[in-house]
Amino acid sequence: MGDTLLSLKGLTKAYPGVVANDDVSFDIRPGEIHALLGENGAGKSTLVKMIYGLVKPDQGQMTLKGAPYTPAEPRAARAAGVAMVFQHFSLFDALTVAENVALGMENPPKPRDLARQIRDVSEAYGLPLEPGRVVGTLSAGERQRVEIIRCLLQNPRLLIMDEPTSVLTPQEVDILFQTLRQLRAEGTSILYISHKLEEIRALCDTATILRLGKKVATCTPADTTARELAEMMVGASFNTPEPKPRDKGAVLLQVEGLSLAAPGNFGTPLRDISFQVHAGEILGIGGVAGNGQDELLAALSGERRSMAQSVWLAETAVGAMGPVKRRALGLLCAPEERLGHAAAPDLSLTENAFLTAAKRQDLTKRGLIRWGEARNFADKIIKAFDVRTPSAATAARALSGGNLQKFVIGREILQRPRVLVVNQPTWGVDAAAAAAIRQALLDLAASGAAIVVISQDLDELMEVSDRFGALNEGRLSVIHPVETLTLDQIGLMMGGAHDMEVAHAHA
Ligand SMILES: Nc1ncnc2c1ncn2[C@@H]1O[C@H](COP(=O)(O)OP(=O)(O)OP(=O)(O)O)[C@@H](O)[C@H]1O
Repeated sequence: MGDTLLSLKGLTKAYPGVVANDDVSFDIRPGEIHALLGENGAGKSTLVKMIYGLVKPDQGQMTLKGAPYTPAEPRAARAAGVAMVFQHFSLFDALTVAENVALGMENPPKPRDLARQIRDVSEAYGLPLEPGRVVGTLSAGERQRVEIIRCLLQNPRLLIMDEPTSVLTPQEVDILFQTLRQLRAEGTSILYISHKLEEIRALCDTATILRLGKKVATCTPADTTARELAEMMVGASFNTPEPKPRDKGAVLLQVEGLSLAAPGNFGTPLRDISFQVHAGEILGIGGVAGNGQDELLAALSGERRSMAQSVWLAETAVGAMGPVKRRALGLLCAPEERLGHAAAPDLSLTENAFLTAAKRQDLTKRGLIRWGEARNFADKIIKAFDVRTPSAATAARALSGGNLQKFVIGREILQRPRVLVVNQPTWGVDAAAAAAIRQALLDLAASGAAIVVISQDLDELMEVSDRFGALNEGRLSVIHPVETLTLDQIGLMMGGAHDMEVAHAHA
């Protein structure tokens, strides 16, 4: 027992139409970083939700330090020493760091004591964070630190992290990894969900791989290649994307001196942004999250309007048009936030297909919805993009994150856009599916569309883009052809945002 912290035996959990976890057993040792790997929908989130008391297993047992462990709710899990940092942060923008931390605690200490504790933990673990800062002004990496510090204040024995690096810059990833290694050295165990295989190879001591709800292997990631890991996950080999020869055509998207005030208190203003994208071309836009990415997408989609002459679709000034008109003309967008923004959680996939495709796919007749056609279109997306779901009647919220992402991107690509703008197109998507989405973007460009890919994944941008620019505090850098750029130059283009140097100095 001495070398096992948490033992899982025969855990099983079924949902209508799918067994999310099927007889899963493995052990987590004290002071190990244990990766949980699997393609989208393999059952990773379901498994950690059982460990954190959010979901009750249908069958199976858990023991923590040899004693039966049956958390009925997250509070019970936390009391037993299990903490979790979620992929989507649950923080209040208008409150300070310390106030947010206090809200998540069972018995928060006095404000002055709490501020001191936050400072102590942040110094001890190299996670720079000022307790009095308002959360709305923080970068994604800093928000994540709030969640981590909230967990660490409870001295957890097991810390669960769900895709922690997907919102971080390379520098922030380094800081996080130093913290996690320090926790490991102190004997804390970490259960680490990620799709980034090289990161897992660098950080994790052990990896458990799930496929279709079953455990297929436990291995040592440093002794396994990323390709081998990926192939264990999918149970087959897969292709890396290949660009087809493309001809650069006429300018299809032109943005001219686009400036917009910040939406609300915490957004970023867009400052005098200008660029062009030709038919057959992919423009990659990088940058640290929170530097105007969401605002740029909203200004291009028509969710926020600007001066008519600020945005051009071919020969038409569309800046003052709303989303419906822009869509009708062939300018389509897929935002980053898939649940709630890109898709309505409680609506079925058929209804979600209808929401953005009604016009271009001709899904209405005399004011009535052509349900048969909408369903056919949803089925087509599910098939073409390998969306794992029982049927098109399933509600969007019941899909795993990666599968919903595939649906959202597929829905726009299959509408044959003239211009497509996507934000974080492979966020939370497994390696094989990410390769398929990137290939679909390359194919769409080869067919003559102009594409803007906004992403924080630099490898992704280098793989698909012809030219690259970076957003920094709402300004777009000079745009360069990708083949002329070095990583250092890219770092400089992204530069200066959100106190990264400060974070570095403290780490
Ligand atoms: N609340 C739910 N209702 C119905 N089905 C669900 C629910 N939650 C998960 N599922 C299904 O269970 C399966 C496993 O999902 P889970 O979210 O655990 O996968 P995952 O490995 O975390 O995927 P991803 O990498 O995409 O986040 C999927 O088929 C999913 O559709």
